[in-house]
Amino acid sequence: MSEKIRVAVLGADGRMGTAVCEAVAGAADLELVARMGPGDDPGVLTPADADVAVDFTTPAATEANVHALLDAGLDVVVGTSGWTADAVERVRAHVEARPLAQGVLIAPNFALSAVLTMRFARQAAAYFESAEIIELHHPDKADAPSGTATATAQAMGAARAAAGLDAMPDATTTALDGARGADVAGVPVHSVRLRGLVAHQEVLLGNPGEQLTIRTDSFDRASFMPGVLLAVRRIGSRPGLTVGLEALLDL
Ligand SMILES: NC(=O)C1=CN([C@@H]2O[C@H](COP(=O)(O)OP(=O)(O)OC[C@H]3O[C@@H](n4cnc5c(N)ncnc54)[C@H](OP(=O)(O)O)[C@@H]3O)[C@@H](O)[C@H]2O)C=CC1
Ligand SMILES: O=C(O)C1=N[C@H](C(=O)O)C[C@H](O)C1
Repeated sequence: MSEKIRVAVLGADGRMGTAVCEAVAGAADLELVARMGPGDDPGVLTPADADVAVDFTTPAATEANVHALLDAGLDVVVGTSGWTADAVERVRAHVEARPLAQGVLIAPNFALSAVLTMRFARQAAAYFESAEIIELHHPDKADAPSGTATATAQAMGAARAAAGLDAMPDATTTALDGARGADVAGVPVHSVRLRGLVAHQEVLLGNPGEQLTIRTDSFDRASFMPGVLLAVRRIGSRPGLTVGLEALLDL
């Protein structure tokens, strides 16, 4: 058998980090070499210790982690949410300036059903007058809207703009703050936080007399693991920045 890919996990004691550590430890071709928490400096890692680092930390920490890991010489797989367009571009500039052929993947969602939801929502967006997103998550989630909903709305907004669609019909003149959701690229996004949920999203698209609903449900964090492991295995042969798991899937 060829050499194992050595994996460091940042946020290792978190909900996702714990699942990723278990998945990596259980994969015959991967080796879990580091479990890092908030007090640990990712800059101490070197290519002698690890090949790939996986970041499931917090929106406040993730960008600095990625820059430190790039300087350390590792490939990086990021699942943490909260990325702004500017932060993504700073990572792109950094990875492209590195002397080593390193790769970074930033994916808003590693579940196949969510990746397909994003793809179908983008495809459908140009054909409907109205579109709104409802994302539903466990109440321990730090950020709203979710990274997945934000990415979905941005892709739908871009598709609507490219198709020359007008603004969506909405006669609302008075509303309580938040009642119409957050405006992301012109698409209203509503965030629900409910005990018992994991990660769910509905995309509603409406035309006169018809509706299309696209829905993804992650009932368990196991749903994210095949995508994370695929990314860990592939990132070493994808220099530069990749955004979204879709780029790695043969859809
Ligand atoms: N892309 C995808 O498919 C998915 C993405 N996510 C995203 O992943 C992120 C993590 O989610 P989740 O696991 O539920 O969150 P958790 O809060 O359970 O886990 C985050 C972990 O990161 C730790 N942490 C905080 N700062 C640092 C740091 N600087 N270095 C290392 N570790 C740190 C936290 O420690 P402490 O608690 O002690 O502060 C905690 O253990 C979120 O942004 C979430 O949206 C989640 C699911 C799927
Ligand atoms: O915090 C979570 O749980 C999740 N976060 C990601 C997001 O913000 O989109 C992915 C998934 O929805 C689960």
